Amino acid sequence: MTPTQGATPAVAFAGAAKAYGDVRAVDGVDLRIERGETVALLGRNGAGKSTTIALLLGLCPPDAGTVELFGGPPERAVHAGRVGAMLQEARAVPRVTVAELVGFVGGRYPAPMPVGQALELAGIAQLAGRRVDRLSGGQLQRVRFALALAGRPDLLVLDEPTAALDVEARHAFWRSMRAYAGRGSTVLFSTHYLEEAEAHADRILVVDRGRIVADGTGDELRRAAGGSRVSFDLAGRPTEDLTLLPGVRSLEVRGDRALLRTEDSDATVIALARLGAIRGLEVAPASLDDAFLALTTTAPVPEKESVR
Ligand SMILES: Nc1ncnc2c1ncn2[C@@H]1O[C@H](COP(=O)(O)OP(=O)(O)OP(=O)(O)O)[C@@H](O)[C@H]1O
Repeated sequence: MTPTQGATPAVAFAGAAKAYGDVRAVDGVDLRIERGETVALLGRNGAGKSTTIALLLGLCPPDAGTVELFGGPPERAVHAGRVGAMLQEARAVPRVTVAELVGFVGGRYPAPMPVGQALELAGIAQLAGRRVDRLSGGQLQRVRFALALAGRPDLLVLDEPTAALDVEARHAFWRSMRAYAGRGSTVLFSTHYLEEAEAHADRILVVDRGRIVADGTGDELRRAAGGSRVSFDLAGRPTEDLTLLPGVRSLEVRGDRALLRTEDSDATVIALARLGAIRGLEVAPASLDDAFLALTTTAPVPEKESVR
């Protein structure tokens, strides 16, 4: 769906900030998401994605700056039933069935989706009569998706939606998400996975230490991070001088192969040719991983694993 530029944006942050003690979870974020856009928030554990989403949903007020949904306070949009959210923390309700729960939640919205349709879209039609408290983690995750869809929201917010899903369920999930986005809704999802962000969003916001450090398509991020990869066979050659070649930003040695990340592949290749170091030479654009690493801080975030 083509985003509607010019109209009041679906999401607008201006200098929004939120700290927990000394931790600046969201550190002065300016952000505008147009209606109809599908946007990924991509970052490592602890980068600030969930806090950004909490501000966006009005679950906590910003310490500074403003957050608006559809031109007003988030609470207004949420109360008007314009927002559906799938959050990481959500407990199963005892005894009710999947269809009952989805019907109940949908019934609180002004124009809900028929229950069968929400279940169909979330890929759980076969679970309609099952008790919610007896589902597996992956099934429950899909019930949460159905709940987020139930009110037919203008803005769908998904915090790490595929975290508990196996490969097949992930594919089915993304197909459903795209089908919903294709109807004109705005979708914001957070993820650790570069491939998911690139494959399923029109636009990727890279979050690092509470800030948005890059904003664009996968290709734009690669270009913003700059550069290419030049690799060749060392054939026993020493490597000390390679980082001094023009354009070279970093060197990695894998077995007998050198991998140079360079800002100017032409200059690097010419210099390598002068050194006679062109055996098995390959030049490739920087990967999205390279871009992510170049755009974000490399200091490990405590406790959890880093981005893939
Ligand atoms: N309620 C809280 N109290 C204290 N610190 C918090 C709280 N919530 C978040 N933080 C801290 O704020 C920072 C940002 O956390 P946030 O959960 O927003 O990151 P995230 O990108 O969503 O991470 P993850 O991918 O692990 O969910 C982290 O350093 C986190 O420890």
